[in-house]
Amino acid sequence: MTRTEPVISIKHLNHYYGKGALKRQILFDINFDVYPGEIVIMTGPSGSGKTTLLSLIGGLRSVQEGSLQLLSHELYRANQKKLVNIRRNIGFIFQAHNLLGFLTARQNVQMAVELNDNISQHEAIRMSEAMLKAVGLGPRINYYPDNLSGGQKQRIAIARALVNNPALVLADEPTAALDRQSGRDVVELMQRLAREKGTSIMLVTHDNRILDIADRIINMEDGVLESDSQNVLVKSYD
Ligand SMILES: Nc1ncnc2c1ncn2[C@@H]1O[C@H](COP(=O)(O)OP(=O)(O)OP(=O)(O)O)[C@@H](O)[C@H]1O
Repeated sequence: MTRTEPVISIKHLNHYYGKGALKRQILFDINFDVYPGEIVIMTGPSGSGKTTLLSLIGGLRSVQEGSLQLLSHELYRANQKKLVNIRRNIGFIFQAHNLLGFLTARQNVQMAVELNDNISQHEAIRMSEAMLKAVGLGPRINYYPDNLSGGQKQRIAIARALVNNPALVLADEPTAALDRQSGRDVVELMQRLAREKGTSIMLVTHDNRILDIADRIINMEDGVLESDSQNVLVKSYD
């Protein structure tokens, strides 16, 4: 793996919810880096702060204390305009896949492409169809989400997250609503596409069955990152 600049670099990050007497610290002195092409899985009990950390990394919440750099851009004290620009480099995949029911699979993906002003509609359609084929949904391009299985819907969400070739994909419980085989298929697909494109993936999960796709597993306990170990289940790759 090439050790170039980290995609994510976090130093002494703290986070709090509430104000005054109700102020409560949720994240405590978080430090870690994620490099291009790495797949990092974050585990930990419910309420330990995983989603909070993921939303900070995604520029969906303001950094209050410490440093969080995404692709060498500092998010601490970044204004909304800068956060919006940084978010363009990130693909988001969540448990509730947030597909629009009145759009077909292709239109749901195409919408993400058309956020780029400089891509024509014709090109957006071509890219969306190619991405849906890559996730195995070629025959379902014109289906509406309601007529697809949970695993197929999640694959549309993956296509939508990856279609703009983001440097980073953030996934929060992407397999939670899926049966064992669909969950496995979905993460293996993410892994394959990440390998092909050098995308970094940071994935939060309670699903022990998918830990082997990670290069590194980090564990959050009460707002503290407990371990940051190489995944011994996985052989290293070039
Ligand atoms: N907007 C908020 N305002 C106040 N407290 C919050 C807010 N969001 C989360 N919390 C609290 O912060 C703590 C961490 O929540 P967070 O959602 O980050 O945990 P998590 O590890 O992702 O949990 P889960 O695995 O259940 O999704 C919890 O105690 C939660 O109740």
